[in-house]
Amino acid sequence: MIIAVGSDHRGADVLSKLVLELQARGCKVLEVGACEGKICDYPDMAYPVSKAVSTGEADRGILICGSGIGMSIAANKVKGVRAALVHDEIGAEMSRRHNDANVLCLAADLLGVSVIDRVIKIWLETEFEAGRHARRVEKISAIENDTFEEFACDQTTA
Ligand SMILES: O=C(CO)[C@H](O)[C@H](O)[C@H](O)COP(=O)(O)O
Repeated sequence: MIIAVGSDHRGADVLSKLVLELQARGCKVLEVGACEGKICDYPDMAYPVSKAVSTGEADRGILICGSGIGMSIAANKVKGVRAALVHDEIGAEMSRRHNDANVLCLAADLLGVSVIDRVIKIWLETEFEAGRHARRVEKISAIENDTFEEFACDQTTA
């Protein structure tokens, strides 16, 4: 799996450990958004990571800032990106199973290293369940493409 990663200054320490862990798991890591120890603005990192996922250059993206909020807001502006701000194992699992999240946003200021490790493991290993969830993800794409009316009156089934 190819994973694009990036962080702002608040996530830099977590990111450097994460890169090693991802490589140890056999992932190819694209460090397209690294701030190299300097103060930086999270959109500068969110954009190239999200773009790499959007274009297919990367399979998934992982973004880290202080709260994860700025990264998730910025990443979700990029077409095709479903960025999830995740704080725990359940969020990691559900964001994959139900939402097919392709970018994971993490809060370096709020999460300990062991939680981050578990979240990343679950997020990388959990498959999208599809079925009824695929219909909902398609509706998200319709919102993105401004074609949502086509879906507005459909029959919603389980
Ligand atoms: O995006 C954020 C908040 O929504 C992140 O937490 C940033 O890392 C944070 O805003 C950076 O703030 P700083 O005071 O400039 O370090």
